Amino acid sequence: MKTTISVIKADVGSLAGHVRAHEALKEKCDEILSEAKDTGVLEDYYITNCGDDIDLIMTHHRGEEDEEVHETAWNAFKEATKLAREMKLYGAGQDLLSDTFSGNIKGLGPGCAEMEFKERPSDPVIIFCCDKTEPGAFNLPLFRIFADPFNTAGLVIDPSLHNGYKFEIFDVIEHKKVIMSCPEEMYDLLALLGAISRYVIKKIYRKDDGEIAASVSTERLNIMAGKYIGKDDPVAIVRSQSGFPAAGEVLEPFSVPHLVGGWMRGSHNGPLMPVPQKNATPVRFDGPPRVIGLGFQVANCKLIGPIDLFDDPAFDRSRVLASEIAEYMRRHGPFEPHRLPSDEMEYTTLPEILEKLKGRFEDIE
Ligand SMILES: O=C(COP(=O)(O)O)[C@@H](O)[C@H](O)[C@H](O)COP(=O)(O)O
Ligand SMILES: [Mg+2]
Ligand SMILES: [Mg+2]
Ligand SMILES: [Mg+2]
Repeated sequence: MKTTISVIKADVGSLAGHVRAHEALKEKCDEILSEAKDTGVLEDYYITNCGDDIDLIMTHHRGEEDEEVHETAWNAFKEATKLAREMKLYGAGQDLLSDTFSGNIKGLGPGCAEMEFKERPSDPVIIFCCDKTEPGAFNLPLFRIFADPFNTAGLVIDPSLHNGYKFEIFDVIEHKKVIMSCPEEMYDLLALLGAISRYVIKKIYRKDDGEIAASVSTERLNIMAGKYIGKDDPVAIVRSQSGFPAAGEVLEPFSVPHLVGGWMRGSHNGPLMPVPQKNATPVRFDGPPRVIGLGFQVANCKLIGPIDLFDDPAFDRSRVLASEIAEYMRRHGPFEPHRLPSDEMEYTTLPEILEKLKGRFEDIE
């Protein structure tokens, strides 16, 4: 029997402003997921948050896009929203774009990463959850994990990784997808992946046998909503060890806090800071963007763990560097490249301001 991991996330209210999901909301989600476990919809689950986003990490035998699993997540977020409204938490129900569930949570606001696989004798899985950024934030680290021999020693020296991986890329603007194979198509792949707001990694497969290696939530909230509601704050599932990159190779790219889109008002480039869960509280200028990494062993569809992987002094230097980059970027104030380029400001509140200025322009002689 195969095991499915579904990570479904949403921001349904927080304090103070967009900093952190209230514990009571996670407890409400726990009630709903616990019922689903009792009735056999779920085999196991773990609930966490990164900033104001609640992340439901669920295991089951029902495959991807299962209606009952998605409905369980939807009901958890709906019930948590009711509570957030009663508590007058900030942005209650923020990411829920619909009042009713219609068979699949995709397109309704929450983000969703899933994968189904036959468990190996031992299956370590790492779940990454972000706040104040977008799915393209995973492009650089996932490329480095699965295609860069300077990051992943196994690509060079382990025969079970040596043939490389296939990347499924989504064009989130044109709604198209393409599969590219590494290392032979690496330069073509990078030509796409560098455009982080448009081309995003959806899934990664081992080339030898097509085994699933990674899965990312690629939903773009503001494109779905047609206006700025909040940032996508994506999640990713990555399998590791024995034919996949080692846990240390999976974590290594996060040691360099690369620049991602998001931060204040979803409109600024800033460093992605790897933090322990207790520090997943984006406060400085609503950021800088954060990522947490939780390590599990998946055993007979149960989740053993997690270990809070960035709760490690070896990442202290990365956090100091992220703070230094944050300081440097902030000095640019409203100027690019701290502020996102104009085409990416379409789904923010800036167009309203520019509309007002339109009539002030005259032709240049
Ligand atoms: O991007 C942000 C929140 O994103 P999020 O909820 O985490 O998806 C914040 O920076 C807000 O845009 C900012 O705090 C302004 O919020 P509002 O006053 O418009 O709610
Ligand atoms: Mg929010
Ligand atoms: Mg958020
Ligand atoms: Mg958000």
